[in-house]
Amino acid sequence: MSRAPRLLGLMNGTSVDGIDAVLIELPGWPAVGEGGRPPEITGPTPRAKVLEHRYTPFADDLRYALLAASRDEARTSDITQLNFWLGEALADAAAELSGDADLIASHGQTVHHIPASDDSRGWHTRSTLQIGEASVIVERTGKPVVSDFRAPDMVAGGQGAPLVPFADRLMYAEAGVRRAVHNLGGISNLTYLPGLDEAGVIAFDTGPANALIDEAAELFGGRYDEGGRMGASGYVAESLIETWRKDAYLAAPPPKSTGRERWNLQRLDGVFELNAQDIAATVTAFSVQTVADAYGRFIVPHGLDEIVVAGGGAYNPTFMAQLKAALAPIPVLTFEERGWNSAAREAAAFAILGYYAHQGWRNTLPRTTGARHAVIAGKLSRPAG
Ligand SMILES: Nc1ncnc2c1ncn2[C@@H]1O[C@H](COP(=O)(O)OP(=O)(O)OP(=O)(O)O)[C@@H](O)[C@H]1O
Ligand SMILES: CC(=O)N[C@H]1[C@@H]2OC[C@@H](O2)[C@@H](O)[C@@H]1O[C@H](C)C(=O)O
Repeated sequence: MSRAPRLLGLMNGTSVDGIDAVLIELPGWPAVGEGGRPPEITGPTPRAKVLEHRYTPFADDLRYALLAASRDEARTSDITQLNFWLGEALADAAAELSGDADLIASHGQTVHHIPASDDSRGWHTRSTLQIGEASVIVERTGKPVVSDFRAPDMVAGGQGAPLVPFADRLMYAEAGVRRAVHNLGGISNLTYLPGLDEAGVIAFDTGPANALIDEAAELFGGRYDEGGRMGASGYVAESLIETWRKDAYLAAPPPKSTGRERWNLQRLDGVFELNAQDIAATVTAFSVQTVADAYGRFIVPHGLDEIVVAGGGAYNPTFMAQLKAALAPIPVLTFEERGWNSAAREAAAFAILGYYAHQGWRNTLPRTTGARHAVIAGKLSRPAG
């Protein structure tokens, strides 16, 4: 029997904090390079075996340089160098785990993402840029590397995101179970998996998860609301929540995506009339409400059996308790409670996308990105030897 694919996924996300490296195995799937056809998804979840997972925080100077690179005034000479510098950091992260891998997949750092044309500053071209030079990883590890996943979907008319739902379906969809896989990061996003049916998958950003709460925590000099304590103890200004719930984004039908530029305290009318504790409690309740409203509007009508939550928000007990109450009787449980690994989710997803690209199989869901058709997302860089 041919060897089960061993894949190394590298992910560095929008919070620009560090690199997740995860080595996975896909038991029973065609060997890397064997081609053939994508396997039928059957059997119990999770379908990938996480062999190893390591998180490496960025060194401070690299982190600041990456944050600066996404600003409009960033210099091309800086971005040029950063592409190689981050490539070295990715190669370091990969080198520790890649010995046994057939293939490496690297998302890279998004320095700019322009899914809609914007005339305001003379930009007319929809585009996206992820940096972290794959050649550096190839040179250092001697392995083939798939990178640059978002451009092909955008060129086909899509937003180039979200891409993870394609892998969510392969990993977490189950016949007869209508399940949502939910991520509570800075922004909240969901993948709805109605059994194994690919055509029924829905994925979008619901709005804020931790972004507003983190800002409220900063008013206290913290980074986030540890244990959801502030969120639990303040007064909730319901009348403000009712006003904020009228934001047009929340009612817009999917596919859609959003970011911190839309969900920040400055944009919430009346929020600074509250004291810091009450801001925390009110934005927590508001963020929960936007998630519950999104389910009520766009998912529950299709039928929903359970919601499985990943992302840092799963560690905020106030958020989770309010979410469970708002969505009852639909069960809301964490990845770990389901027996899955939440920390490795995104890096593993890109490992799977990279594997599909390398096999020559389509790996996007046009309904979730808004593209005209499915594409093969990811470009291959190969070692010489
Ligand atoms: N113990 C905790 N108590 C309360 N909140 C927590 C705790 N641990 C993590 N969080 C929240 O989770 C956030 C980090 O979550 P995560 O790492 O999923 O975000 P992210 O990387 O910014 O996500 P994304 O890129 O998906 O938007 C923190 O900023 C904080 O708000
Ligand atoms: C352009 C870009 O890097 N987008 C990220 C970002 O981080 C979260 C959200 O915005 C999501 O749309 C996407 O990443 C996830 C991993 C995705 O493509 O599914």
